[in-house]
Amino acid sequence: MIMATSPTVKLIYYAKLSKPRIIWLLDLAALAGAALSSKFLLIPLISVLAGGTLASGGAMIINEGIEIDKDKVMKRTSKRPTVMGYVSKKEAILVGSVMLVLGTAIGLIANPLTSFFILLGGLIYILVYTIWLKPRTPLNIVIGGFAGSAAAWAGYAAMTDTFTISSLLLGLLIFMWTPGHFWSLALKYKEDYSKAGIPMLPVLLPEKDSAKYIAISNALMAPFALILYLYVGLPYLIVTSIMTALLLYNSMVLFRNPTAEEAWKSFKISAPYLAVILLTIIILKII
Ligand code: HEM
Ligand SMILES: CC(C)=CCC/C(C)=C/CC/C(C)=C/COP(=O)(O)OP(=O)(O)O
Repeated sequence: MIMATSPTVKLIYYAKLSKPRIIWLLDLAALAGAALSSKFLLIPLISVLAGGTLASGGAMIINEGIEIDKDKVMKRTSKRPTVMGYVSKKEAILVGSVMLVLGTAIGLIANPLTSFFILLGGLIYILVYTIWLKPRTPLNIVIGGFAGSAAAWAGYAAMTDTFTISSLLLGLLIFMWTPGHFWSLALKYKEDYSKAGIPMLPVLLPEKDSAKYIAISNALMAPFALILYLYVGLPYLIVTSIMTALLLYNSMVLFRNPTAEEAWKSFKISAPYLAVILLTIIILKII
């Protein structure tokens, strides 16, 4: 018989709650930020990756502690260990907070600016997005996108102890990418969000309009993706142009046919799109 309280099982629950499928892209953003600086310092790099992973995992766990009642109602989130009663609300918030503080402290090994950006990301996600904006406005995700930018800024700061135009631009790319990423998912799961009373854009607008805003936000993101070529070079411009053309084509297909299936396809290509761009920055800056 599996005992729900055994430490190994608990660890598995916490690993699930930390949303590892999202954290890898945040780590990649931090790595791309570090690479963009053209500097390489091993200990600060380990510090920002370890601190960032711990802090963002903690932030996700706090989010799931706060949102048990909403997660219960939504089919997509209804099997989370918090909803199943394996991890209580209090415990999730406590453990998540300890992880967020520890991650922030680990960032100090690099420098205080790195630590500040790690904490900033966590606080924007918890206080601004989860608690303040998510239940209130369809623009929740637009502002919440800054949480992801913080990962890139932390990576750059770990190498340089500064915040510069190039680092700002990488963060803005993640910021501009986030609405298209999330509205695609929300379009697929609009019934879930509607049941939970969360005013995501696709809950409030007809499918066609939601698809229009996904296309517009992706088009507005394109210049932010392309402009980074100034810091990474021509091969980056080629890769990013091809990737962006594919993404925008996909947005047009979704606009013409705004179904749940097309929305899911649009969501599924959004993470690989950003991953390829971030990896291109990392590879071209290393070689
Ligand atoms: C506030 C902004 C954001 C919102 C509301 C959001 C929302 C979501 C949601 C609800 C999922 C599905 C989660 C699940 O597995 O249950 C998801 C998946 C994901 N998100 Fe985000 N996200 C945001 C920003 C970001 C950022 C900044 C990144 C990384 C830079 C990111 C990377 C990912 C990845 C990699 C996945 C997994 C995709 C997959 O399953 O293939 N997200 N996001
Ligand atoms: C330290 C640091 C850089 C932290 C960054 C945290 C961060 C960028 C989080 C990304 C946002 C995210 C995963 C939202 C999930 O949406 P949701 O919570 O609405 O999803 P759900 O419906 O699945 O709970």
